[in-house]
Amino acid sequence: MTDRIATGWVVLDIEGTLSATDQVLVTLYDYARPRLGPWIDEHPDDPAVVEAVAQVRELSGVEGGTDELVAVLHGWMDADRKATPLKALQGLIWQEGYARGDLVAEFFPDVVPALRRWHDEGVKLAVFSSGSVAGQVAFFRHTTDGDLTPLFEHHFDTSNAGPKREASSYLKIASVLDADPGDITFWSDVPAELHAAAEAGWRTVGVARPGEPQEHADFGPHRRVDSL
Ligand SMILES: CSCCC(=O)C(=O)COP(=O)(O)O
Ligand SMILES: [Mg+2]
Repeated sequence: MTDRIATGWVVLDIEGTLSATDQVLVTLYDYARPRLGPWIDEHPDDPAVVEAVAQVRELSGVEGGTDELVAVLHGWMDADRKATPLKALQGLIWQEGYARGDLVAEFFPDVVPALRRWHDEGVKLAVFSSGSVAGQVAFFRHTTDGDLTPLFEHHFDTSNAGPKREASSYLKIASVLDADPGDITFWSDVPAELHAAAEAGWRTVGVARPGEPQEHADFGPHRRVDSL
């Protein structure tokens, strides 16, 4: 551990930055896929489900029942379209999966030591992911390294912050954190997200992990690393 006392915020992406892309697109998506229809049918009065279903209908134009909604949601998953209502429904399903012990979150080997080091140094940590806040919190609570939620001060998603590729989302997060944008560093594997963060005045780091989809991405002006 270093004796340097750092300041400022580190905001982290999840998929491709902290955890393998396959953990989301294979493990978590395979878990959610057959459970979407039953979840919608079994929680007709849950305001979060009602809102998500209404948003799916609005975005897709689908007017039919659960089967048609599920077809839309599966199509979005196949295309890896990170639509907010899909992420809301997935997050509820994953939340239950983590609580039941069906799912356990795993990280790249450098991640947990880096999170603990930053936290010990006084750096404040937050997450900005397409995954819903409910899904994020469940994810960090049930990991191979135990409950990591005490390390994080804030969680942001496309519902409470906005799209990850728009500067306005990063300005909104800075405002919620009550931080100068120049005191926030965003770590992500997606160049377009880094461009948006930089446009908002944030510092940026591109994470190009060996074997991950963004391994050979062009990060342009952003600092590039292959681990945290
Ligand atoms: C339980 S966290 C799931 C994360 C997720 O659903 C996702 O789509 C990850 O996207 P990111 O913005 O972190 O790349
Ligand atoms: Mg990512």
